[in-house]
Amino acid sequence: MDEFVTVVDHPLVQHKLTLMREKDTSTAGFRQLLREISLLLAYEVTRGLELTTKTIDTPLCKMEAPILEGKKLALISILRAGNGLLDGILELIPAARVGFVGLYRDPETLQPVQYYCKVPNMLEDRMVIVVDPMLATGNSSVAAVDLIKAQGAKNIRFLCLLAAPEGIARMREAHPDVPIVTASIDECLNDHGYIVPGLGDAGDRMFGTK
Ligand SMILES: O=P(O)(O)OC[C@H]1O[C@H](OP(=O)(O)OP(=O)(O)O)[C@H](O)[C@@H]1O
Ligand SMILES: O=c1cc[nH]c(=O)[nH]1
Ligand SMILES: [Mg+2]
Repeated sequence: MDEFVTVVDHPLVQHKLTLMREKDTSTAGFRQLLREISLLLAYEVTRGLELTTKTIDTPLCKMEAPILEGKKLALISILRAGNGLLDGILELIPAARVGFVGLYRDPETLQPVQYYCKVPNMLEDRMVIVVDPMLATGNSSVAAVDLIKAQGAKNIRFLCLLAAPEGIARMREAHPDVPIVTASIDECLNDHGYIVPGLGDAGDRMFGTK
């Protein structure tokens, strides 16, 4: 492990992740667990937010109290599975600006196909957190970060639930300036580009599709 990748090894995260991996966990259970785990991951990925102080009056006296500095952060969800992480993080950071990059992975080529992009303004002045539960080949995350860098973003992090070593290597090569926060680095990808042991297709499990 190094500064590029942070694995959140908190026991609650690891416990919830195990429940999510189990194939018999229901759609409702999967969604609820993802919401809970995203709060814990959000805590870690926002650790570097800058603080300033303001003068406030407590019931007893004045004090210089810490508050977040700068523009509201931006969350960019890679559709559709990214929305499962987004919902939980927004509970913790309700004032965040939100953008969407629509990508799906062609099952034959494993290349991302873009179908949507709408992101907040002034990305260059914000911390930007790109969220997608799965970092497999890294093709989708590299493409999403390419897009938001083209829109001006400079201070970017990538938040996922599971990462394959192959995807981490691809991100490190393409975007060495984008740190990754994940709950697990799994073993490998299978012949269809799925993370092993993984949890299956995150979008399908979250939305009950096949
Ligand atoms: O690292 P990669 O190899 O690019 O794979 C990861 C991507 O695959 C999944 O999305 P999917 O294409 O299944 O679309 P969905 O979110 O609409 O289900 C996942 O949510 C990532 O976006
Ligand atoms: O294992 C994987 C790989 C890509 N996308 C998923 O949803 N799961
Ligand atoms: Mg996707």
